[in-house]
Amino acid sequence: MSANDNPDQLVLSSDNLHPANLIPELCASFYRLGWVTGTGGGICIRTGDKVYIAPSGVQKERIQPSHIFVLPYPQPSPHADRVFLRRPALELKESACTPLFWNAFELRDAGSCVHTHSQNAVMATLLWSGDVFRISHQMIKGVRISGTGSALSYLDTLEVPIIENTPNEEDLKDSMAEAMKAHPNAAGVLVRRHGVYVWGKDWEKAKTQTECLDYLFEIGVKMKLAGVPTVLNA
Ligand SMILES: CSC[C@@H](O)[C@@H](O)C(=O)COP(=O)(O)O
Ligand SMILES: [Zn+2]
Repeated sequence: MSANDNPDQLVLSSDNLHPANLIPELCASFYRLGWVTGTGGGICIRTGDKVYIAPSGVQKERIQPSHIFVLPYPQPSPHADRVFLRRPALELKESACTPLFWNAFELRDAGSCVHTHSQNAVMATLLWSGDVFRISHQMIKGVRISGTGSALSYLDTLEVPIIENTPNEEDLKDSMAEAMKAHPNAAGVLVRRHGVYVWGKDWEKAKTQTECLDYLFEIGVKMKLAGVPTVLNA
């Protein structure tokens, strides 16, 4: 039976690397890192013309492949109601982060986007009171220019824009897009008192970039608290 006859086929696969299997596995591992506790955070994956998205407001470490939404990319109309190729049978709603994940697809041609509530990211937004987090002379080689380009060097200064939080996730879409346009080299966007969005060409790169940035937020916060400058002149 094809996915046209039965949309559930879009999330049923014995392949561990199928997005509908990967999203639950990755969310469970992010939960153990403290990135997606309390139902927050998540990851979405785009493979060409299909986007796989987790449900909203659920324990992210307990998602099943059958809970995954599948959407066409691009959407037929940005102004009309969201179109789905497959919805879960349960009464679930797609992640509130969907419009923000879409920013990563449209503005960076990303294949995946991670959202965390990591306390390292949140602390960075508290200690950097302006609109950019900066750090240099650290192991920033894992981070890619614009998130999808070539790798940064030890001698580069990493800059991650910070936007202000809003009560509703969806309302971050425009300010996130503005920050991405104003900082074309940025590999992610921090959200003050909330967390971070990080994207990559595919789920592996989005995951490893998030790991690199989280490491840099953590060490940057420790340096700042210890009174050590986080940016050195070249
Ligand atoms: C703990 S609520 C946080 C949400 O509003 C949002 O910021 C979030 O990270 C996850 O949204 P969700 O719709 O559950 O995927
Ligand atoms: Zn969030």
